[in-house]
Amino acid sequence: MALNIVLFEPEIPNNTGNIGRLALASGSKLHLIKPFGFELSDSRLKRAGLDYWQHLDVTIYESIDVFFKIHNDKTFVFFSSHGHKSHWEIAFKDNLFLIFGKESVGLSKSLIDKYKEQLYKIPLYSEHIRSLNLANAVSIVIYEGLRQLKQP
Ligand SMILES: C[S@@+](CC[C@H](N)C(=O)[O-])C[C@H]1O[C@@H](n2cnc3c(N)ncnc32)[C@H](O)[C@@H]1O
Repeated sequence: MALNIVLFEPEIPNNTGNIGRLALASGSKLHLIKPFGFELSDSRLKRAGLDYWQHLDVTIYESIDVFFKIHNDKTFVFFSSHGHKSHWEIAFKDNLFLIFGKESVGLSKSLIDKYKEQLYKIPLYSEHIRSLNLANAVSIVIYEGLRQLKQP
């Protein structure tokens, strides 16, 4: 049983490093879609991912188009603070692809428009907060998935 964490054009190396660590800890696969806002050799990515990076199941894609071409038969869910359904409504299943947007502007408008029926939000309870940190958002979703899939 594995879930797939997909980062669309990640910009901040510390976030991707932390999410890499989380992917390994949760038994998830990591998919990174270019362009990135950093080099994969960035020491900040390594530091945040600690020594675990080499154990990670990670795939890198040159573009979102390449990603969809390869995974055209998969089931996707998307995450945005603009979603209308809560992440608690997702029926997680093995090999589900969980797609998160970039730190500055999130998912592209074209993705949001095309996949609005599969767009979920993590509820926020303050009018002063517009969104969560990317790595925090991935953590919340992935452990809800593991809870539903009854991982020991
Ligand atoms: C820092 S946020 C992007 C902020 C951007 N201004 C926006 O409104 O989408 C980076 C990514 O984290 C995820 N995220 C952050 N907060 C979220 C929330 N409350 N619900 C769902 N996803 C969230 C989304 O995938 C988002 O694209």
